[in-house]
Amino acid sequence: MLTSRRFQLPKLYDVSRGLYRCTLPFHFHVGRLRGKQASASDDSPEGEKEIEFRLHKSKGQHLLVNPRVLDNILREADVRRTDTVLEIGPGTGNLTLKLLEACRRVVAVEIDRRMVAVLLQRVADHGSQQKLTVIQKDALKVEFPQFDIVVANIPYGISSPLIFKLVYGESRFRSATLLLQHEFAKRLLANPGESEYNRLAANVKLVADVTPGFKVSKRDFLPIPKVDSSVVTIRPKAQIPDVNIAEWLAFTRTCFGKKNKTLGATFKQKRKLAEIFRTSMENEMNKECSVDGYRDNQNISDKDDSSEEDTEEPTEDCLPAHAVESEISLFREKIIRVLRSCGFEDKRPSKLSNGNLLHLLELLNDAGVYFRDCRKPQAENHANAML
Ligand SMILES: C[S@@+](CC[C@H](N)C(=O)[O-])C[C@H]1O[C@@H](n2cnc3c(N)ncnc32)[C@H](O)[C@@H]1O
Repeated sequence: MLTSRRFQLPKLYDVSRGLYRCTLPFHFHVGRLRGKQASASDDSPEGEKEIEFRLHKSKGQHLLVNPRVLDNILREADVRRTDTVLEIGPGTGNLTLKLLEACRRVVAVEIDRRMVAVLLQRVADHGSQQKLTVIQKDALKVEFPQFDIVVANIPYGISSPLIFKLVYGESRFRSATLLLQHEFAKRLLANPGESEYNRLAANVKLVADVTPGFKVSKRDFLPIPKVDSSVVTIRPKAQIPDVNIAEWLAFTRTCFGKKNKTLGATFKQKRKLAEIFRTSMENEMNKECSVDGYRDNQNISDKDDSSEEDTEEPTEDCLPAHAVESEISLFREKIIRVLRSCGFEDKRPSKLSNGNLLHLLELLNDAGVYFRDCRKPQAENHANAML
């Protein structure tokens, strides 16, 4: 049954060339797993079926099969007996079984029902089903229940939006220990001035501390992926800067659009300038029109993600139909004056700390320059921010 030459794997593991093979009770799961992607053979003991299904690269289905690495991840995550652990993408449960032994409860969010079936069976065999809640959904679309920490070998394709959802979401948690693609982890860990520093790092570090763990070889996974991985721990900050989050995210999107351009050059681009001019006018109008005034960053959890009606052109009484060229020209001069006043005109965003960027944003806002699209709900402003 075992195909891995490197590791002694429990009975259920049999991953070879992208196929997952295992034995499940006939009545319990096989029916659900049959079909296009699963097959069953009839020569297993009575009451059981050996099933086989293909692992999908598109869903990042590379299973971590080295028990030493699994143990090291648990150690790195500092799991406590009293913790509820959120695991994104439990797959067939290699990490889940270890987590169940170390904590009070595991909430596992898995998109693939075939994986869920195997996971449930393995956890039942392990005798710890009472401690497991499985949510069979897309982790990006589901509202997470309360949890203390995240420990997960996530599908790498959703790293960026998932981290964003965690650090800018509603849930309060102690830490997230994640296995990430090594190159992605390097970008997340980068500091201003380093070549990998980017908008993702700036945005995450505004609200969380990120610490490196250890590197994991691609040979520790089955099927073997093309890239190595790294463990990283993200800890939300107790105190975050007093800034409108939607505004900050839109601002960093502008600054890091071409991260190696100087800020002076970025703010001279005609299209960019026209866009900022428009949002600034709208924000100013909005401030005057709105009873509540400018929405503060307590609204970052706004869950409305409708898009169509919010992207309509603004009505005439909120925005002049045409921005006259000379007005935009004056607007550009205003921005350049602000950049000069703090000595940032020739600076590149990738070399500035978040403290510098926050200072610049404050000066620009004071001068009536705004970045977030006030026609869109906060959630939508956020959803685009890391992509
Ligand atoms: C890299 S595998 C990890 C499996 C397991 N944790 C392990 O270490 O062996 C990623 C898992 O995430 C699941 N997955 C992919 N996209 C997902 C999504 N959007 N939401 C939840 N789970 C997802 C895949 O089906 C797969 O089981």
